[in-house]
Amino acid sequence: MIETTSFYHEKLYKALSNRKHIDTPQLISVTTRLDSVDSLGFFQAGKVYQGERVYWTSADTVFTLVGVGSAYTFEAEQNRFFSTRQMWNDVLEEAIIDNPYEVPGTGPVALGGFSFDPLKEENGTWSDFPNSKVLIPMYLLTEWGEETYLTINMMIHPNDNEDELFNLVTEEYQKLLAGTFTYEDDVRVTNQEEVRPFEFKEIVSKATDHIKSKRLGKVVLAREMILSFSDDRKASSVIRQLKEEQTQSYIFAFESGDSCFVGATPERLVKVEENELLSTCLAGTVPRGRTPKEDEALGQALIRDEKNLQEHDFVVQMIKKAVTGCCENVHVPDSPVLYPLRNLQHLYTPVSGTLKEGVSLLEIVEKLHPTPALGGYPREDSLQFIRDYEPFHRGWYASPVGWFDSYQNGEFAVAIRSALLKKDQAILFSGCGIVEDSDPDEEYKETAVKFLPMIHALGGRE
Ligand SMILES: C=C(O[C@@H]1C=C(C(=O)O)C=C[C@H]1O)C(=O)O
Ligand SMILES: [Mg+2]
Repeated sequence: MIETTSFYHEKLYKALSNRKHIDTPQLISVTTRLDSVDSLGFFQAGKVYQGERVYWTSADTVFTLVGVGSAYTFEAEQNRFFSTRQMWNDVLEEAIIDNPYEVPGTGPVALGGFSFDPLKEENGTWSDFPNSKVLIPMYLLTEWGEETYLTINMMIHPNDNEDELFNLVTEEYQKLLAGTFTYEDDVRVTNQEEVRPFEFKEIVSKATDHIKSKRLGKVVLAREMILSFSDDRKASSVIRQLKEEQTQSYIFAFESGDSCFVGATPERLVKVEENELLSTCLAGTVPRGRTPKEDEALGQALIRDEKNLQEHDFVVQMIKKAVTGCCENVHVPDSPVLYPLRNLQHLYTPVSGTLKEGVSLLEIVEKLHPTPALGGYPREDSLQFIRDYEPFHRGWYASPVGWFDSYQNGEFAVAIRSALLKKDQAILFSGCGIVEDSDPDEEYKETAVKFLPMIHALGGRE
């Protein structure tokens, strides 16, 4: 049932007045069900909270989360997955939660991500994005199937005044709900530049040398492209483009400081809903054809291609092993199927299982990251190769980004097909799996195709 505004306000006020008078901050989280809302309008109307906005929409179900403002932000350097979980549990322990719905992604929800490799030296590009950062939004909009929910999360400090907080949030959330999306920017691309393309091919050759001499099985290498604009590029317009064009993908945007990390990734890392786990093996790539006949021929060739099947199998073996360690009833099909996207098609193997008692989503994320679809095999050797030879910092590219709630539901995707927006610049990232038979020119071309979704959404030249 949809609640009236006055009933919601009553609940909010009651939760605020029920706080414990303890000397540490306390989370108050109150959820209501609403009529449908323009989710991008909500994001846009939260402009005063720029730098603390989050957008997430899942690939295969109608599920959108929009976060505006931060009630609480968790950052951790050491033991980042474990520390995040611990801080989250500490906050929940003292929380006052009023959420009669208990729908996934409502109530207290944390959204954020982790960097690819905390051991790689930072060069300034990613200074707005720590090695781990998740936040509980102050205002959280949840679209789940046909239903829409609003959760207000507040961290109340011992000396805060309840009436002031109540007045602030009741005024702000109504503005957010009334937001309607409009294109904010009329921005042209003034320059488009591939970063060190020849060096990329040289590193691919070095990787195949290492593989031939059995020092590595597979390693994923990436490169960058830089787009410059006539003015600042607004995240909301980019999200809108991606939503229209990349319907088979997770669309995500995480603002932090002056930057926004945005993308449309097809690759789930792990999803948990009511103890059922899903993971995805996605590796092996060809472009889409220009005609249905060419498309079919490319797909059929992919599904039989030894080199691509090998790239894929490294991922399947590793994920299967990791999931078997924390699940029962693990199911992994024997061979991959095609996963077609707008610009590319991949080899795809879904993995499912029932989570063993007491295993948390962040533990699984830690176990899985990075899979051989983003790092390589063996894990440590491939990471060291990337650290030593890849001439840029991946930051959050190729890393887990996602959300989790207080009911043990959540989902993380791998942040590929992505770009870091920094005012009037965007840095795009694209990588590919290198195995023994990789050819540097072919891998270069594969990364060129993987840039296309972001180039198109940003208005660049294809
Ligand atoms: C690393 C990326 O993609 C990964 C590499 C793939 C491949 O080499 O075939 C396919 C899907 C992804 O696992 C990327 O898009 O940047
Ligand atoms: Mg490949």
